[in-house]
Amino acid sequence: MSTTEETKALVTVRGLTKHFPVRGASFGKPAQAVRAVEDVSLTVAPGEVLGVVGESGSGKSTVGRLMLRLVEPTAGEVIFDGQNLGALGPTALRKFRRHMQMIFQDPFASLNSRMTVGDALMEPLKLHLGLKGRDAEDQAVALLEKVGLSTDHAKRYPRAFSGGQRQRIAIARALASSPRFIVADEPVSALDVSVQADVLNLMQNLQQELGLALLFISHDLSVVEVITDRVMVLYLGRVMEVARTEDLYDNPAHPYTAALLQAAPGYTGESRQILGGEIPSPIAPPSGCVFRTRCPFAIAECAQTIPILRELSAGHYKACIRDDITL
Ligand SMILES: Nc1ncnc2c1ncn2[C@@H]1O[C@H](COP(=O)(O)OP(=O)(O)OP(=O)(O)O)[C@@H](O)[C@H]1O
Repeated sequence: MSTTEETKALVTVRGLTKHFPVRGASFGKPAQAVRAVEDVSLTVAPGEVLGVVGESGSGKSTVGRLMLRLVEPTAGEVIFDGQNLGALGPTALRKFRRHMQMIFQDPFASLNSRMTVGDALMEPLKLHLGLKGRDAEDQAVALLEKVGLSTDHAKRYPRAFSGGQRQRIAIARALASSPRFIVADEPVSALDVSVQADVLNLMQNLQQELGLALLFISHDLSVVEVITDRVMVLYLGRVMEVARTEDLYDNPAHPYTAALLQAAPGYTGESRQILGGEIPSPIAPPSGCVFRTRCPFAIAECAQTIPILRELSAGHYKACIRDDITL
C-alpha cells in the first residue's frame, strides 16, 4: 500500500501473517502449519468500507480476527489510529477494544443466551463508557431503537427473537462502545434471504450515519458490490487484487478475481472462466504464485517467484506477473 494511503488510514496492516500449528504432528517430522494468512498489508480509511472476498478457507475471517487482535499474529503488525496493537498488554488491549468491534455470522452464538437483551447491551456501556443505572438503561434503549427494535425488547432473552432481530441486537451491542472500526464477518449469510436486505440496509445506514470504518467479509459478490468502497481479494491467505469496488467489478485485473466474478450468479458477460479443481492445502501451498495451479494463464515463471502486489492504476493493485492477458 502507498504511504499516502497509510497517512490517511484509520487502520494500517503490514505484513500480517498467521500460521496455525497442526496438531498431532508426529515426532521426528518437521512441524506443520496451516498457512491461513500470508503477508497481508492493507489500509482502511476512516468511514471507509473495505470488502474482503475469496473462496471458503482463503483466510478472510482470520484477517478480520487478526485486525482486532482476537488472534495473535505469527508476524506483521496492526496499527489503529497510530497505536500499534502489538505493543498493548492484555489490560490495555481490553480497554482499547471499545474502538474496534466485531459482528459475527451467527448472532445466536455471539449473544449470551442467559442474559436479557437489555443486560447484554448495558454490559459494554458500563465496561467501556462507565455508564451506570438509569444512564446505562436509557442508552441501551436508544441503541435498540437505533437498530429498529423497542424498549419492550430489552427484557427478553435472545431465544425470543428471530435471526434477523438477533443480528440487529448483535449490531446494537457492537455499537454500544461507540467504536470507530467494525469487522463484520458474513453478517447476513446465516439469515433468511427475506431479511438479509433489511439487515444490510440497516448496517449501511448506521455505517454512514456514524462514519464507521468497516471491514466487510463476505463470499456474496453482489452484496459486496453494493456495500463496499474498495475490495480486497484473497486466495490461500494471500492478497490477489485490491481496487475501488467499481473498478474491480468492471475491470478485474487478476485471473482469480475474473474467475470469481464470472462464477457468481447474475454474471452476464461473454467469457466464462471456470475455476477448476480444488484449492490446494494451506499446509503445503504451491510455490511462487499460490493461484498458479488453477490459473489458465500460468507459465513456468509463475512457479518461481511470489508475485508482489503492484499498483496498475491509482489504487488498483494486483499480484500477478502477467500483463499480457485478456480476462
Ligand atoms: N483456529 C484455527 N486452527 C487451525 N486452522 C485454522 C484455524 N482458524 C482457521 N484455520 C484455517 O485457516 C484457513 C483460513 O480460514 P478462514 O476461516 O480464515 O477462511 P475464510 O476465508 O474465512 O473461510 P470461510 O469463508 O469458510 O469462513 C483455513 O484453512 C482454516 O481451516
